[in-house]
Amino acid sequence: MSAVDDAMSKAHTLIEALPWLTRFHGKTVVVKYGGHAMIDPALRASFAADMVFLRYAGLKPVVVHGGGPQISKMLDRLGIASEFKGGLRVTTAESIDVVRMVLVGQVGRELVGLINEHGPFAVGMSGEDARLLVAERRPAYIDGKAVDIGQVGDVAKVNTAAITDLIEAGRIPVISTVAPDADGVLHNLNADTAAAALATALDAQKLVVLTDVAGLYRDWPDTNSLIRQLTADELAELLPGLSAGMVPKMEACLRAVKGGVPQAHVIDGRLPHSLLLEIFTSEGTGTMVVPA
Ligand SMILES: Nc1ncnc2c1ncn2[C@@H]1O[C@H](COP(=O)(O)OP(=O)(O)O)[C@@H](O)[C@H]1O
Ligand SMILES: CC(=O)N[C@@H](CCC(=O)OP(=O)(O)O)C(=O)O
Repeated sequence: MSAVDDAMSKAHTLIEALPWLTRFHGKTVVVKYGGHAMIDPALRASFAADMVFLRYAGLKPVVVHGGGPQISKMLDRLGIASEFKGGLRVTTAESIDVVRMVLVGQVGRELVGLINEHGPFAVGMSGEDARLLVAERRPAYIDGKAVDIGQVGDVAKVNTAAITDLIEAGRIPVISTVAPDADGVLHNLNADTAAAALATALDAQKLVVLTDVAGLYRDWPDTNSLIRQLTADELAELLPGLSAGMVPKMEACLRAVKGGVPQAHVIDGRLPHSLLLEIFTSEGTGTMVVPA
């Protein structure tokens, strides 16, 4: 490619972003950063840079992070076995302390630090802070039957004021997904589920879920079966046939879209800056769920 062609191609990429910059200016985007997408330190740094890019581009990013593999690693070091049912971690009075320690004290802190290398933006919070989230115990469903999985919660209530104050002050909230129930008992929330509840409560324009696959595959693991776009009804039909990790993720997309979020995306967090491609290019990337 000649130097002129190269310059034209760069200019084209920049100007292609204009309609999307216009459309998303001032809008809230909830970004769920999955534990599997944050294994590599360089990727974590590029994720942090993307959040700051969004902020300077006039969007209002809110980060909800996972950390499933990191929790499992710590439990393993402590000699505690990890068990999942229906894609959710069975959580005991003993393991909830480890979940909180890893999500709030380790994964959340690191993301806050990486974002703040660019300026005074990120503020870490868990569901406990300023009563941001109230949890209610949820079972897992296996073959249609409810199974008790301990201190695992769904989001019963979001206190949006706890977070909109920060957003209006130009901060980037980084949320760790543990929260007390109405009796003050701490619960472990799946991060996809919590991100959907937050996106709905905050009237977000988009929910973007970053994970370690290119998107939702119709016939997993056939990589030729990537779904680019589907409606909430189409997704509801596919849901019962999906396996483990994808279930809470796609349930979350469905919940967000049904709750009024215009678009929910599952994209590949292993590709640096995939989030920017999703938001600022016409082709987008990954799988998009739309209301109809
Ligand atoms: N239909 C499907 N399409 C894509 N991925 C799937 C599908 N079914 C199962 N998976 C698995 O789900 C995983 C993502 O879920 P999970 O491991 O919980 O990610 P995260 O840590 O990002 O929340 C993928 O890596 C893939 O192995
Ligand atoms: C109830 C439940 O399963 N909670 C999750 C919370 C972290 C999470 O969701 O992390 P990922 O997004 O990386 O999967 C867990 O304990 O693993």
